[in-house]
Amino acid sequence: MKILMLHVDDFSYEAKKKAIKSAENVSQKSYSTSNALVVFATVEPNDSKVLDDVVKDIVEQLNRLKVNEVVLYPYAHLSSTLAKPGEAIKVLLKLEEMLKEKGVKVHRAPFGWYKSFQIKCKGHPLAELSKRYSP
Ligand SMILES: C[C@@H](O)[C@H](N)C(=O)N[C@H]1[C@@H](O)[C@H](n2cnc3c(N)ncnc32)O[C@@H]1CO
Repeated sequence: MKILMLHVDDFSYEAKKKAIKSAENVSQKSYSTSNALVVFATVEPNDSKVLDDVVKDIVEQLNRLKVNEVVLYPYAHLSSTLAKPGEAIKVLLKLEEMLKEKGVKVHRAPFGWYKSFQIKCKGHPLAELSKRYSP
């Protein structure tokens, strides 16, 4: 798995159009928030094995930033070895569940959609962090 964590003043997205057949059916097509950690996540094969490490790092970053909200944003652009959509959505749902079990407020952006988004990154020394995990 590859993730890019950005601490934002503001973040908003709008789901525009389904990008794949297996795109989620979503009732909420737009979302906006402030002072949150946006986690762009690219799922790679066998990533269910690395979720404990991913959760640990995200929770540690939240504690450093004194933030308790995560926007989990499926993003197929941080790796060239993508898990198939069917596997990827399962991993992201599990990641969401694990973070919620740790008391984190999680909003997961729709999977399989083209989305417009606006982002205002805070720009302090800890505001941008990328991690890679190998099973
Ligand atoms: C399209 C682009 O603008 C948008 N931002 C996008 O990336 N959409 C992705 C993810 O939502 C999801 N998706 C499919 N496979 C994966 C994967 N392995 N990991 C994460 N997401 C995936 O399916 C969409 C098309 O690849």
